[in-house]
Amino acid sequence: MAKPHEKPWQSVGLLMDAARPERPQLVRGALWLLLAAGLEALGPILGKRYIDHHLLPGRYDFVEMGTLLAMVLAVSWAASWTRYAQLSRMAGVARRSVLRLRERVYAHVLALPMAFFDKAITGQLVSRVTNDTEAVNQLYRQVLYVMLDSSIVVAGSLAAMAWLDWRLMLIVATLVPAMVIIIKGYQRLSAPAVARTRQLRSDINAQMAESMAGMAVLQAAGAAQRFGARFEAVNGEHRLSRIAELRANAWLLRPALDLLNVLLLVTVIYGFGLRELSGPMGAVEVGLLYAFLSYIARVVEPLIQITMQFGQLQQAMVAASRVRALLEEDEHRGPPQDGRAIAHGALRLEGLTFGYDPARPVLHGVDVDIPAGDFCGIVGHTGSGKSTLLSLLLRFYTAQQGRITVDGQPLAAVPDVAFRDAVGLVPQEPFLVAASVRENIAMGRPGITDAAVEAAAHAARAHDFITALPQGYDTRLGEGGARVSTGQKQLIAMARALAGAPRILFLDEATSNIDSATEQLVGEALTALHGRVTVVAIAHRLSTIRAADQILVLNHGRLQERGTHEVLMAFDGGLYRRLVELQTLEEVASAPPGG
Ligand SMILES: Nc1ncnc2c1ncn2[C@@H]1O[C@H](COP(=O)(O)OP(=O)(O)OP(=O)(O)O)[C@@H](O)[C@H]1O
Repeated sequence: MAKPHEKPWQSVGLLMDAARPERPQLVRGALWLLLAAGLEALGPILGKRYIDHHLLPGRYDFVEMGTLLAMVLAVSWAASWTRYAQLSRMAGVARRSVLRLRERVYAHVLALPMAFFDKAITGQLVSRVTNDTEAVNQLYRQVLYVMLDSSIVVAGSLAAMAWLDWRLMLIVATLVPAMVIIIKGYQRLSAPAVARTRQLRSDINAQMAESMAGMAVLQAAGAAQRFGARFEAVNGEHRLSRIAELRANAWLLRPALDLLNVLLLVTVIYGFGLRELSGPMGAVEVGLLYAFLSYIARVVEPLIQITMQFGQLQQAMVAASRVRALLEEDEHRGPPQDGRAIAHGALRLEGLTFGYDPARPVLHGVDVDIPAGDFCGIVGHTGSGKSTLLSLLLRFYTAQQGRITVDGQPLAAVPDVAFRDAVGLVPQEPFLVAASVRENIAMGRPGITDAAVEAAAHAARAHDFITALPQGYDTRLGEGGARVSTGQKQLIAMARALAGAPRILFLDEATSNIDSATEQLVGEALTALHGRVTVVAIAHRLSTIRAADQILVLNHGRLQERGTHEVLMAFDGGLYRRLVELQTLEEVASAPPGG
């Protein structure tokens, strides 16, 4: 992953990108905010006129005074209403921009090469797509609203003050650098507490995710209490750290800002006093003083608002830069895909050498020929490279040496869409989505009709158990849905793979965790595909591939033996024969007594 903490301000570009389609809205919003600030700046000037022209000289012209008061009210109401309307508009822009960003991040993650997911931590990825983009939402609201609005109000008030008396305005303007200095000092002092809270928060999330994922193991090992205590400890630490942070805020930041405010008021009043002494001043100064005091309040409060947001703003910036780092992950997969679709599914592996770390190959010079429509089994000890070989066939990785061809053309040249259309996979851990059986089989692929779904279920020998479910094909599965057994899940996964009418079907230890009866169903389904679909199946359970046209026996990443079950069994002292004998012994040992 790219370094997330590098120049967080660069992430502003990311926000601009996501908000680009709404630029007219943003410009309109900023203009309206400008108008609101202008209206707001009018208030004290009207007040000054009220004092200077009516109250002090004792000129009680009720019509004019009433009009002035009404104008003050109208102006302040119009300013508030305009700002409220703009807040809603900005919130809308923020929501839509975050939606756009989230979709972009998710689409990007889906397109990343498998090698990326080897290094990525799932919890962190989920957090990038959800929490971090949500933090970006905060950023929009703060940048777009609080920052923009407050800066406009401050600028408007300073401009009005300059119009009234530019020298006094300059005194007030010193507030801005003074505040920057205070904030910088505060940030330096509170940085350790802020960093600690952030770290503890991510620890809490990580612990929570870990316990949820491993709940069965955790409960079975009687570790629930220990985990609870550990969680409590981290939670308690987080609370203390957060209190320390808030304390620093309450004891350092706010008092310093308030002190600054008081100093400023004293200076301005003192400035008025000096002018009183040095020149002919009159009652008019009272109105001016009133206007200035009003403006100071209008400058101080937004500035405090801006400063109070800084901590959150920083966090949101870090989140945005993490999202940006993820978006910068390379989607590139290799050579141009200018090949043809897969018509037959004949596979050929030539001198295939591959290592996740190129310096340490896990497959060494594998040569295999799998004619179209053949059934090919792959066996070997654990860690011998079976799944790795399958990953290369699925194009999750690219081999460092050698090549894979399909129907005579390089596998890498087949366009993505054509590849997905032609290839089906039944993984070891079947994955069900929270949807109906029908949707789980069709998986949203266009052109898969209900009839095709049922035909696939028949072919996968899954139809009988599906129709026995409470709502048949409309029964909901996955989280919150009906519970089905591992074997049934596997049959649905098989139906899903077959519904795509694949030319090539890969099975990754699809029969390892299922009972013999279901294994037999899978076996029947595979036999029925013979001659029509090329099947490549990794099997721990050797009975699954007994009928294969050829069995590849891998040993430490090398192809040690190859042939049909009968040929390999005839090979005295051969690896396959030993594996079969070992498995038979295991089966005998684990069979119930007398069974
Ligand atoms: N994503 C990965 N990153 C780095 N090394 C890996 C990765 N996956 C597997 N390996 C390593 O590659 C070697 C072959 O593993 P592979 O999973 O292909 O074996 P296998 O024969 O499928 O084993 P099993 O029967 O246990 O599934 C092992 O040494 C393993 O540690």
